[in-house]
Amino acid sequence: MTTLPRPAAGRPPNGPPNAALPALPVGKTRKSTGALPAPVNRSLTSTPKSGLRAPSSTYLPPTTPAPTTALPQPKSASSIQTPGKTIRKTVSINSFPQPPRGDNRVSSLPPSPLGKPATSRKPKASPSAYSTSAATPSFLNGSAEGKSITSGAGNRTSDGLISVSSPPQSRSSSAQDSYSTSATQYDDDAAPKSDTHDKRSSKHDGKGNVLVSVRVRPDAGGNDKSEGEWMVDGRKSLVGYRGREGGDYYYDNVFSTHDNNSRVYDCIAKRLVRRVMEGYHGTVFAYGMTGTGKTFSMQGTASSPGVIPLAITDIFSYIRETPSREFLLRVSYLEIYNERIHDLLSMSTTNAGAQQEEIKLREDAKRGVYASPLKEEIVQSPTQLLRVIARGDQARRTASTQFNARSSRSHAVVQIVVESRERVSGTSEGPSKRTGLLPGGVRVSTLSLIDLAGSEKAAETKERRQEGSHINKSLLTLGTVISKLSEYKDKGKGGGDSTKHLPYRDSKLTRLLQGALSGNSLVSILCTIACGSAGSSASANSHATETLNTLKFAARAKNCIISHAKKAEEALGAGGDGGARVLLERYRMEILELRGQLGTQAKENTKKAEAEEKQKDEEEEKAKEKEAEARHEEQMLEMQLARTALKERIEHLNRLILSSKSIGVNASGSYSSLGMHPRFSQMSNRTSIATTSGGRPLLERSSSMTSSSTVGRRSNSGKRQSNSSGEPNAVEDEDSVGEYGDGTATLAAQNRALQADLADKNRYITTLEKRLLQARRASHSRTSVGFSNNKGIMVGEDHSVSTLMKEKDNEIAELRSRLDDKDRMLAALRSAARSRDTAEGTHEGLHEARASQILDSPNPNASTPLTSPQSQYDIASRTRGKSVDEMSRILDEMIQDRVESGQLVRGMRGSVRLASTNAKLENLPEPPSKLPPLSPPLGEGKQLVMEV
Ligand SMILES: Nc1ncnc2c1ncn2[C@@H]1O[C@H](COP(=O)(O)OP(=O)(O)OP(=O)(O)O)[C@@H](O)[C@H]1O
Repeated sequence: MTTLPRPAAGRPPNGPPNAALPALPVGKTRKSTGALPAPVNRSLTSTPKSGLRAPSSTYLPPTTPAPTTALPQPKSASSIQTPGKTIRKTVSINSFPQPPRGDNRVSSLPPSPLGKPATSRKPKASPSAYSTSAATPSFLNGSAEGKSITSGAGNRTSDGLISVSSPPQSRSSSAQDSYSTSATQYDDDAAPKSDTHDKRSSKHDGKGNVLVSVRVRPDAGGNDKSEGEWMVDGRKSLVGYRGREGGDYYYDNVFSTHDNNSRVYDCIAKRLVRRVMEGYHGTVFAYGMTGTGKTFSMQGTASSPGVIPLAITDIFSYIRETPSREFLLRVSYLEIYNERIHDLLSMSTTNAGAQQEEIKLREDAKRGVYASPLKEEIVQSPTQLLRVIARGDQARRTASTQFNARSSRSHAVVQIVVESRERVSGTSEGPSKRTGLLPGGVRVSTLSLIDLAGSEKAAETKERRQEGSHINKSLLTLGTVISKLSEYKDKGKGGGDSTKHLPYRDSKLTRLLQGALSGNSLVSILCTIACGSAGSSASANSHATETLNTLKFAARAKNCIISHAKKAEEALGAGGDGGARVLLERYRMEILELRGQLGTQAKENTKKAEAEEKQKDEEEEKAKEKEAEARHEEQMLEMQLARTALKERIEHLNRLILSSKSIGVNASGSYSSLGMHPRFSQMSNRTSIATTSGGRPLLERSSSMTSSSTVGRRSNSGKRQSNSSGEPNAVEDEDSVGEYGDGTATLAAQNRALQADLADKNRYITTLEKRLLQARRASHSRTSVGFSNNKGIMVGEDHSVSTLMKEKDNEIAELRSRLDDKDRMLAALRSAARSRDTAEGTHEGLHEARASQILDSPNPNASTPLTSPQSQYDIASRTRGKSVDEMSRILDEMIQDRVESGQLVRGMRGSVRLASTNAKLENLPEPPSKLPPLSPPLGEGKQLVMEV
């Protein structure tokens, strides 16, 4: 690996070994003539200052405005006449700065500024007179390592004398193939600048980073031989012209018609691309006459990709093979057409001439000269990048020229900006808390791939002529700049202020290339020529002149451009050297920021969701509470209403009762109205029970009522019997005997009975109210339980309340019905009384007076009889005869009514019993189990049988 190529005996020596390090970007006075050793096997009459062999001693460049000092010197005729001779030329293999060599050097280690060149690299042969471009190792030339590299086709010896060619396998995707040299590890600053052997090498340090190659296009007629006056020797990197002003021209690489695009790329751009990936700026441009193969070399074809697609492949291979760094690529594509800059990525292919915002060239201390505004697209894959460039190609202006059916009429510049930074593993330290930046900066470098428009002498149309004039003008300016660079260099003014006087601004092309031409970039120039002499002799002459001009341009470029390219400094963050351009950092910052935002948002969302859930729960709770409250209120209202209704009914009943009291008189005296009515009897019985449970000792009186009814009935018959016998029934109790002592209830007794009944009713109502209150409380407590348990209980609750309400309603309805009956009964009594009064005028007044006295008296028991018992009895006896009949008739009617209405059933022997009592009572709802029973057993009511 470290064996240096040894020149053969008598061969021009290689560059000094201590020239292995990159050259300092210092302009140096070169005196190529005296310092350069002459080739052993060749004698030259003169040595070109430019480092090229002079094609002819009489050569005068006819069109190039470059100073003569920069022009290639014509070679002696003798030398021209001996093209076949072996020319041992130290070419580019040692012509560029080489890395310091060490046995244990690992290519991935950073360059050591203290590294000493290997002694083995010291020259072993005398320098060649043709070594103008051979002594300094190049950044761009993989042979800088001194490797022995053989081309696939040529199998050249490893003498290091020839330009490096790539083996076919170099088209592999690897960017780190056998040509990837450790030269990439070196900065110019690290280059040792002195060596005992090497004044000459130091002379060449300045031009070390420029690679000039010439490619000869195959003849269109298929004649690949170097015919006529031209001689091309790729192996010797020589182009010779035997015609007028002829001479031999040596370059870093000369590609014959047999060399394909792949080989051209490997030799002129592969290493440059790699350097760009490592942080250097790099420029590759193709220069030449129209139709000579510039576009073919830069773009290539599908089967033979050119420099641009191959560079793209290598860029991504490098990224793939460098896991320690992360990269960001952006690409722009512009053309300079008629001295105007057009953005090829913003132009639509269908309307290429569409108006665009004017793109201007600006200058920036960090970025150098750049076009703005220019669209830059971030690309992530080779395919994407190729697609972007293909899109730009579509928009590029082409036209047919004399030599090219599809000639590019503009200079096209593809710029790929590479940003990279050291990757930080997940476990290592993260971004700085203060700045949010990762340790280490971002490196920004640019690869410019330029396909210049072809110079054209004669144009047929006005448009072509106008285009041609712009093209020629810009190319001329390019030539002028290069010539002046050479001039300054020769005068020792290279770099520094001298560049201010260079006419970069005379054309957009030179302005754009200013950075590269002034040495900030690694440069590789591919000059394309066509040696065939097609057409007339005049056109052949013109063609030859053009070709010679191209060769001279290449020679001057090789000689004059001083490259002092430095690895781009790593910009620290967006505010560092890269400024706003460092997208990688900006994106990282953005990612960090977005991540932060995402985190915050996620937290906020979680909080919000929680809050919402809480609020929802609260709302639900509130809604439930409200609902419960509403239900409760509703229930309360219902209860209130029920209570009010009950009260109203009670009042109504009371009113009814009182009015009946005020009117009702047991006129007949034979029958107890209460006892006669089955429901009333039933009620009485029930009331008795209820009052018993209520604690008030009314059983006796109630019993007396009942007994008065029943006994009264019995006694009625008894009375009737006794009446007939004229004696009162001895077994009658107080009530049934009455004041008259005839076994019928007196008005007072009836009144008492009614009052007692009223009291019973009141108690019953009180009980009902109590029950309601209890029910309400129970309902409330159950409601609470129901709410707390959410569901299920409410239904039962509602049901029980409504059942209770229904029950009460039924009872009230029944009471009302009984009262109605009572009313009717009273009405019957009243009617009977009236009849009696009519019959017995005198007794009537007495009776009525008594009745009213009784009724009007607050306490019927306390009423004072108007007459003595005997007289009352007499009155009663007198009236009884007539009224009994009347009463009987009325009662018969009533009974008949009931029978007809189905309420009563007439028995076999004229007895009457309640027909529907059972059913009716059965239909009544049972009172709540917890409440005291209000009704007697149903059987009691229906047992009442009245004999008529
Ligand atoms: N080395 C080559 N091998 C095969 N064909 C080539 C080669 N060089 C050029 N050609 C062919 O010659 C023609 C012209 O080439 P190209 O368009 O690349 O020339 P150019 O220098 O770009 O011209 P212009 O400056 O007018 O654009 C094309 O058809 C191309 O395919």
